[in-house]
Amino acid sequence: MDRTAKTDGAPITLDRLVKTYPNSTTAVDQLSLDIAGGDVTVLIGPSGCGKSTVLRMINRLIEPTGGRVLVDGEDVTSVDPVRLRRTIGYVIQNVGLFPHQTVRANVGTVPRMLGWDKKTIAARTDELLDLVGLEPGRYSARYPHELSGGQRQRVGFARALAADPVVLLMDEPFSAVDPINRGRLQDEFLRLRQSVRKTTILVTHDLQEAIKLGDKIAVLSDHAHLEQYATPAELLAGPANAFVEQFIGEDRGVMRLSVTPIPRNRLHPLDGAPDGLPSVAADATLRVAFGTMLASGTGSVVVRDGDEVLGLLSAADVQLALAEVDAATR
Ligand SMILES: Nc1ncnc2c1ncn2[C@@H]1O[C@H](COP(=O)(O)OP(=O)(O)OP(=O)(O)O)[C@@H](O)[C@H]1O
Repeated sequence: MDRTAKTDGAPITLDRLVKTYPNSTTAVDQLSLDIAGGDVTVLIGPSGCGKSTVLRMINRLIEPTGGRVLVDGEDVTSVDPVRLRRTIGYVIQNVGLFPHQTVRANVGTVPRMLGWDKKTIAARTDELLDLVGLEPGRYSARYPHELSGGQRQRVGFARALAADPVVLLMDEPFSAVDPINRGRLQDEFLRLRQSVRKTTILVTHDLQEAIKLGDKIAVLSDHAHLEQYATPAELLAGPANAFVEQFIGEDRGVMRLSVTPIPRNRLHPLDGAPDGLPSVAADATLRVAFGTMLASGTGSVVVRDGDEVLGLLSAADVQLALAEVDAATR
């Protein structure tokens, strides 16, 4: 049975959530947020603003001191914490794999606790290792110290998905790996999302990562105060206030290219054959199109859909396309 191609995950509501630690630090002060089932929501904000505290209140590793967390309409405080954590996958920086257990045993942790039979667990483990790009025959008998950082992270991800959780919480999941592997893992995550659409909340420091992976981004300031909650394109096109504008920084214009598709309505017909001009796929972003123009020094690119030439896009069109998004979000 294919357990991965399940329907969307559960919606999550944070309702005036508060956490005051025993030392009187109020890490989270009345945060409300509605997260749609199946969405990836990124929590981003300065160090110490309360992101991890918010995440850990969802699976009750930390108990809220006020407000509510609803997962699929159910208040998590009414659910036995152990049962709750079996339905919520949790991926952290440096993974937290059990060092004395094999990859297979690590991935099968929650299914074993749930009492699945051995054959089903073995089949599920193989399926997940394949899914995260680790050949089971090669990796399942290894121990965590016999893997690279990126591979360990993949095992952690497979483990979090093993019992088909309704929600996935990820706390800086890619930050301990080098930039190249981080990019690969992010791509893998996006690829996996096509078959596994769990509601995911991801904490990161990295705005590029937030923009690449998030359906929605929640920008938080101190005490988990919500400054803006928007799609990456909306956030970059229209920061809600000076805090968000400053947080995003001067790269905003360039980053917008990554979230804006090639405007098909702006393509110009080609005079003759597209010889000597670089081409890009129609489903590429403006970043790819503009980068290709810069790299080739041609000032324009041919846009193709497979073998079919759709037209020519120039640098001026890129600017106009961004201006169009601006007008639409105003
Ligand atoms: N157990 C604790 N007891 C007291 N204060 C705590 C505790 N855990 C966290 N804090 C404080 O709560 C605030 C929020 O911490 P939290 O770890 O949630 O922030 P964060 O945004 O995830 O930070 P970072 O990005 O640096 O990981 C900080 O001021 C922190 O010092």
